[in-house]
Amino acid sequence: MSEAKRQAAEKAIEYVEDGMVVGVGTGSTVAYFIDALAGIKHRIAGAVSSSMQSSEQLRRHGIELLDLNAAGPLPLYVDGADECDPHKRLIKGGGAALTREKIIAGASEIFVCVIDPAKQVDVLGRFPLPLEVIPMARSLVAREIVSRTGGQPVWREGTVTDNGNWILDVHGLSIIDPMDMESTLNQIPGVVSVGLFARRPADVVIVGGAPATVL
Ligand SMILES: O=C[C@H](O)[C@H](O)[C@H](O)COP(=O)(O)O
Repeated sequence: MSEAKRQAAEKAIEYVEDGMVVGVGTGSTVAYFIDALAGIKHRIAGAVSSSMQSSEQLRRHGIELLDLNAAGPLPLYVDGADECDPHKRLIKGGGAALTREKIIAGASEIFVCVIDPAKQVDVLGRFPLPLEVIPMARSLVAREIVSRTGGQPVWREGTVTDNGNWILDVHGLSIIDPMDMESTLNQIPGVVSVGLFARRPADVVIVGGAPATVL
């Protein structure tokens, strides 16, 4: 699958225009995008990063890192996903970067999502849905998830997000109404963010292959 990830990521370079500040996601697919971005770094104004991991890679390539507050609205955000449905709604957060990813996606005009074909599903939920939670609220949030959704939360023990919080992965969901599920989970006290991108889906999905498919 890494070849498909690379193909999708390299295709996304076509969306980068001169002088842009580019929003950059997190994960193994985006890592290929960052490598490709390095080849045209003289053409862009810089990047806004969604994680320490991506920031480190961007820095290594000498790509200027900008603060989102200073950069303002972004023309383009490129990120991967763990699942993608036919409406370009996504599950994200397998790498625990969902909160900053959601912020940058929300601040961006065009969200280009780069995936390999295995990420395509008809109904979201086979991949356990990640939630970032405030540590003291972990048990409360877990109980509420069970009673409000019937899903089974599992604490990703040992993982601390870039924001100092914890991750619960919710298993056993078949997400028939992603917008409703996103709202339901967002309303639980102690939830920082939900790795369901239904209210802010991708605008463009690039599926790796030879050639890559643009949806
Ligand atoms: O928190 C991580 C992100 O949401 C990633 O974009 C997602 O997990 C996909 O990662 P990968 O490209 O490594 O499959």
